[in-house]
Amino acid sequence: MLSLPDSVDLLISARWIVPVVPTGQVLENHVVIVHQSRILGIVSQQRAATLQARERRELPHHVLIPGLINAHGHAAMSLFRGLADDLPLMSWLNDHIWPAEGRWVSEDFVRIGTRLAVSEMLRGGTTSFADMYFYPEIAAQVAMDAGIRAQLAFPVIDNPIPGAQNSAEAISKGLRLHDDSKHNELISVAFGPHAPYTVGDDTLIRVRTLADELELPVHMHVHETAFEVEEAIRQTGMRPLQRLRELGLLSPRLQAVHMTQIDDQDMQLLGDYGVQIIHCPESNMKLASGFCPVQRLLDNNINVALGTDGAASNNDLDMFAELRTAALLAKGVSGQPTALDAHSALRMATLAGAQALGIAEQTGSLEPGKLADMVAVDLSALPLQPVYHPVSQLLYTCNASHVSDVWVAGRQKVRSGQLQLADQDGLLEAVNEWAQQIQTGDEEHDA
Ligand SMILES: CSC[C@H]1O[C@@H](n2cnc3c(O)ncnc32)[C@H](O)[C@@H]1O
Ligand SMILES: [Zn+2]
Repeated sequence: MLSLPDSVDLLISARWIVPVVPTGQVLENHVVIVHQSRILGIVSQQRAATLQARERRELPHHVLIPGLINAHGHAAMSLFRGLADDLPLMSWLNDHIWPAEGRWVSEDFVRIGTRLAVSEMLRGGTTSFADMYFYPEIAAQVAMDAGIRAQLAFPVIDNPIPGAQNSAEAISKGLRLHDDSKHNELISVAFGPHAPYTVGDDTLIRVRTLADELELPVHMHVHETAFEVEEAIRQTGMRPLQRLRELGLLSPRLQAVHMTQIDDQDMQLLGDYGVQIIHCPESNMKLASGFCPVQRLLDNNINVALGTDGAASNNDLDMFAELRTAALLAKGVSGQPTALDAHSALRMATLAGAQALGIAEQTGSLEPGKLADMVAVDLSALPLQPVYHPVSQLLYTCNASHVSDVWVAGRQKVRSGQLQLADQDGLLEAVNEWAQQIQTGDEEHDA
């Protein structure tokens, strides 16, 4: 029996509710009860009729799901969207993205790029995101101002980077951000060693020691391409995952992004150490990096979350598009139409994402006691008819534009398709100013 206050903050009545746990459950004509940022319960519309509430939201053609979790990206890279396409990873990075970052990335670049990304993510139903980029303290401020949940992985590379002369300075600034964010409900911090090929053993050992001491996650690109693995074997005699094991980095707090190359020994290691995998199918396809064997990982009880990667290699931050790509790719690559079924895919973008980021006690499913991070998708449009199974529509038909309402911790961020953020005025102009500078600089560079 639910014990409720005399009046609650918010009642959301929806045609369908997919709480995600247990997998496969779809509730019809139910109401989510929200009070003081948390979910108190889900009851039938009949039972909710007598409840008192400060606000009621009726969603008669909508499906309500947990907020989506974009488990890997580089938010500020939105300002590089479309700058360099149709390239393989190493040429994309070495010849285009890293020179552009060296030239353009500043605090203002990160502020404007992250605001652009956060607007796109919230509008598309993402309520939590994991970021790895320069000036993470600026991204943290943007996320707080917007009221979106974020894990900021501070970059650690064995080279000078924007905002830090060396890895020691990057780590000390990152740990200051961790201290400053300790009591922040929206912000968490992780170590972000960029990749096995940009961080040496000494720095990785330092990262491991501090991450273990502080029990912080480590977010890292790992086994993104066959070339990465082959080069590592040539240089060290080991696959990168094996090297990370030798350095003590494998653990349930390691968030290994990409993992398109997994042999039997890698699979064993990932399972034994409970490593979190973050799958970024669109970026992997666009850079022709390879395919992460999602269904095989799930069959081995390895947790897999979903991420878009940055908008410079995707080129959008639409988690519905990412979900659809992930499901279709898993089937296409395995030759099994049952691979990554619709409910399992949705779980990957919600509860599995929360587990990967270590926030599953707070979010990732619509369960009593969790924060009210929720998304309503309007299924009334003609191209979405008829609706036999709403989760089928979510996976195989919808995109970000069908999102109607979004709440983070019970605070409304999108209402009837409209972003509810303050200070959006001027964002488009600021983005266009940056784009003009970058384009003019590029033309000067080419001349
Ligand atoms: C250390 S900040 C993040 C760093 O990573 C670069 N980056 C963006 N996408 C990828 C990717 O798919 N693989 C490897 N590195 C990537 C980004 O440009 C920043 O330099
Ligand atoms: Zn990335």
